[in-house]
Amino acid sequence: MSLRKVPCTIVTGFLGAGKTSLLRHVLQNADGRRLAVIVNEFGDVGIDGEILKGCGIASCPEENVVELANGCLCCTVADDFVPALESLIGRPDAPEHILIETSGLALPKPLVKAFNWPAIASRVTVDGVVAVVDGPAVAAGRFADDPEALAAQRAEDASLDHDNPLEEVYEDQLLCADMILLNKADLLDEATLDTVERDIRAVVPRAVKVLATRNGAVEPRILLGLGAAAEADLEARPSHHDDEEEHDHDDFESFVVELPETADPEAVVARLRRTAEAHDILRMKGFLAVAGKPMRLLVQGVGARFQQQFDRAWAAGEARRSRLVVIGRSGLDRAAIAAALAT
Ligand SMILES: Nc1nc2c(ncn2[C@@H]2O[C@H](COP(=O)(O)OP(=O)(O)OP(=O)(O)O)[C@@H](O)[C@H]2O)c(=O)[nH]1
Repeated sequence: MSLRKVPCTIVTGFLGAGKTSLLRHVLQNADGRRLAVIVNEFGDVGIDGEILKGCGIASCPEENVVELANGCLCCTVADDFVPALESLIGRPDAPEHILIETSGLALPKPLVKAFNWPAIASRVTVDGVVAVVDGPAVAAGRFADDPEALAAQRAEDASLDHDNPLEEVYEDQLLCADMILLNKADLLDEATLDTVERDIRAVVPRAVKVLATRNGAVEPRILLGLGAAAEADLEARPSHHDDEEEHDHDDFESFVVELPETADPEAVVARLRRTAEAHDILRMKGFLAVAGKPMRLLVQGVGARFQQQFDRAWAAGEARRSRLVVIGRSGLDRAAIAAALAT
């Protein structure tokens, strides 16, 4: 048995930043390297695993995509994550490199810590933590504190870090990173790119490489092989949650909306966009069944920006169901959202 530890890359980044796009790119450009993927999502329905399985990439057969849906990896380390990793490295054709896509709301540090668990410590290492940043969302101030609300809160409780839970997650992800991808560069001009990069560097005290990317397209030879051994270097990665045993996700919620088959997907997507804007929904994703089409339509919404494409044919025996995961700050008006999407 080889004594070499299997390198693992943890891909973190807020909801919709481009993590799955990055994984897809790496899998498609693996140059024969045997890769495996562990995907975790916040919602109850796994969409990202579906997308990756739909790629049909030879170097990453379907059984090498392990989905850990329904929960948050950083909170289910013992029950889900460590066993999943053990099972992957215990296979006769164990992967040469493992990519771990955390949910957009997960804090990466508990996951890095898990690599020190005795069951796996001698067999795996964190080759690098890569944070994918949604450039336009940063530029739009998505992760910034509201100065007035913050001042009001500080007046009551001096210990509070931020009034915006999005900012805490975003900063924790950056603070843990060995490499940062400033993604969606195609949607920003040069000056805004520079501003966003400055914002990022203001959060991160260490010298970390920041690369501007489109669709997460970064060369696997740049991304893989960072050799960070992050699990041995936890002090360099501060977190807003360092004093907590466990953190909760009460700040965010998700639910699933079922829609009927449609003959007019454009109209459905327009409705999704309007609803996302009206209810400040952070993320919507899922598949639509379109009348007369053998393919399912993958629909992705990040804030009010939507994209759709046919991804694969509905399989024989698979129900043609239109289902979308909706994720937002806690307190979403589920009834109103469901009603707005149904009409
Ligand atoms: N214009 C543009 N769109 C992008 C880029 N990268 C990703 N997207 C789109 O953004 C949406 C979200 O991308 P994903 O790769 O699914 O993001 P994610 O981080 O995996 O999302 P979650 O797993 O839900 O947190 C999709 O519609 C992508 O096509 C980019 O560089 N430019």
